[in-house]
Parts: sequence; structure tokens; C-alpha cells
Amino acid sequence: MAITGREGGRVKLVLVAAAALIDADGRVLIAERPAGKQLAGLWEFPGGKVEPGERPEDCLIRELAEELGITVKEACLAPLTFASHTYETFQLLMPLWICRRWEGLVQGREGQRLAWVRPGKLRDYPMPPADEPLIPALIDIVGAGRD
Ligand SMILES: Nc1nc2c([nH]c(=O)n2[C@H]2C[C@H](O)[C@@H](COP(=O)(O)OP(=O)(O)OP(=O)(O)O)O2)c(=O)[nH]1
Ligand SMILES: [Mg+2]
Repeated sequence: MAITGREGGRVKLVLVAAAALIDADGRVLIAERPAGKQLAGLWEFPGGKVEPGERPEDCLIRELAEELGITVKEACLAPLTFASHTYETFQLLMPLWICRRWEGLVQGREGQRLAWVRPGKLRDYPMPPADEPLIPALIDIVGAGRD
């Protein structure tokens, strides 16, 4: 049987930096992965792959500008938790930062749908399998939310 996520016994590690943006109402921003991309139609935390030689925090700041059109200062990023998930072709390692302060209006700059969701409602949105274990950490830090 093939060992998933491994090639010749070596794992292909993909490092992705992601953010949970939290608004004043305690809602979390998620974005729908566009058609044509891997895991299309699932709702994710904004972010992307760390490029060779790039600091994860710089990557996240870059991705938030590209995907959402906002400016985030590194001091406004707080580490929350991480996901480590074995996909069929790679091992995802995804640190998740929390961010409550940014400059600019959040917009889906790549045509992606966005949703502001109370942490207790995140399970109503289909997310990649790597993301499900992150939800309790968000509920702990933000609260599940009303209604
Ligand atoms: N951004 C993000 N990626 C996630 C999450 N959960 C999850 O499994 N992933 C996976 C999907 C992809 O395989 C990988 C991130 O890829 P991506 O498509 O966001 O990378 P990117 O923004 O650099 O885009 P691209 O230039 O590669 O198209 O991590 C998540 O919550 N947020
Ligand atoms: Mg991305």
C-alpha cells in the first residue's frame, strides 16, 4: 500500500501561512477557494504558500494584501495554533495567526466569496480537512458567539 503524502519515503512538506481575521463583533473571516484550484468550493483561512527564502510572517502579510487588499503590521499578528495534515500528495504544515487590526477594507481581490462567521458556526461551512482541528482554538480565544 502506498504511504500517503510520501514519495520514496520522504514527505513533501508544504508550509502555508494563514490568518484568522477577527472583526469587532467576534466574527472570523473565511474565503471560498475559487473553482479550478485544489480544494475548490471549500472555505479556508486567507493565506498561502511560503516561498523559498521567505519569512512566514512576510508571506502572510503579502498574501493578505494580494487576496484581501489589506495592510497588516507584523505586530498585529499573534500566533494561535497550527495544522499538520497529511494530504495525498504532500504534508501540509500551516501555522495560523490571529489578527484583529488591519488597514483598508477587506475585499475578495481574486473573485473569491468571503464570509464573516461566528466561530461556533464555522462547522456550517465545508472546510479542508486540515482546518477542522483549528476550530476549537478559535472558539477558545474568541468565544463561540451568539445565535
Ligand atoms: N490558505 C489556506 N490554504 C489551506 C487551508 N487549508 C488547507 O488545507 N490549505 C491548503 C490548500 C493548498 O493546498 C495550500 C495553500 O494553497 P493556496 O492555494 O492558498 O496557496 P497560494 O495562495 O500561495 O496560491 P497559489 O499561488 O499556489 O495558487 O494549503 C487554509 O485554511 N488556508
Ligand atoms: Mg491562498
